[in-house]
Amino acid sequence: TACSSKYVLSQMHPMWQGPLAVPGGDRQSPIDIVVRKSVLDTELKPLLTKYDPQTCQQIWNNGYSFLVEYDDTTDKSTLKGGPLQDKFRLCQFHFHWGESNAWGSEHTLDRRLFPAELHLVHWNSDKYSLFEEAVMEENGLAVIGVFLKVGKRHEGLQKLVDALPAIRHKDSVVEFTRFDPACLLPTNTNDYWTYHGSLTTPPLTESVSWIVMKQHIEVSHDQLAVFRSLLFTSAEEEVQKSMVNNFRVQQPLCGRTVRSSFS
Ligand SMILES: CCCSc1c(F)c(F)c(S(=O)(=O)NC)c(F)c1F
Ligand SMILES: [Zn+2]
Repeated sequence: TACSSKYVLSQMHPMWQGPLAVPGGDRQSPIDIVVRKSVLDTELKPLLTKYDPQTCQQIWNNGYSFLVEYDDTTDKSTLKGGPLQDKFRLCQFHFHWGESNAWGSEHTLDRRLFPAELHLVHWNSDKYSLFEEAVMEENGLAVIGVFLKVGKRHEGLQKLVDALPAIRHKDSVVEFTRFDPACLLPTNTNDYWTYHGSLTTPPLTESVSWIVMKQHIEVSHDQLAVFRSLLFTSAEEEVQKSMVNNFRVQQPLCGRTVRSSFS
């Protein structure tokens, strides 16, 4: 199986220009979370987020998703608690979504797909001094995953949605300030699943403590449609490609245990 082979090949993906071998490859993400097989861990603590909206700097299209980037030169926006032993600094958040509301998330719950998934990416500032260092280390990153469902309009998201037309093309960037990412978290942040995995885009390094929230957030159909108006391609390219289906296929669990903070 893919777990036993020394290398696991990510699927051929237009954005990735061919297979990418990942040494080891037995802790890849995303995965299907089989709810009834997750194991309650009473040691798991509530998540402690402390986000300063003043550290929000810019929003840009990296040709794979759009990223909202934060100043991570100080410990002003941090994540602690949960399954984590150390303090982690917020460096950016981004989303993955589909061309239709029927799919788009990276993780699934009992094979259930959601139309999109938010990732808040943090790196271990107790142990490392830069994101680039932490991304290569086993305990380097912590990513909070939040499922999105289509329903009522998300008022806090609208400021971000309104900025997207300015970054339609790959490599476009605009200033984006005073955005509090806490507004994108579900009301219940005590209930989550956690497991050890990887980035879901290159370099696919197995450096992520994943924290997948049980409660989803709701966004409107129109808000999600603006995500789909983004382009993978830069302004110069003659053929423009819609930025949709920017999710990785699910990876083998390879014997890992998914722990839950709730029963
Ligand atoms: C060198 C990475 C630049 S930051 C980044 C990113 F842009 C991204 F898309 C993902 S992801 O794997 O797609 N989602 C968890 C990450 F984890 C990241 F850290
Ligand atoms: Zn992601």
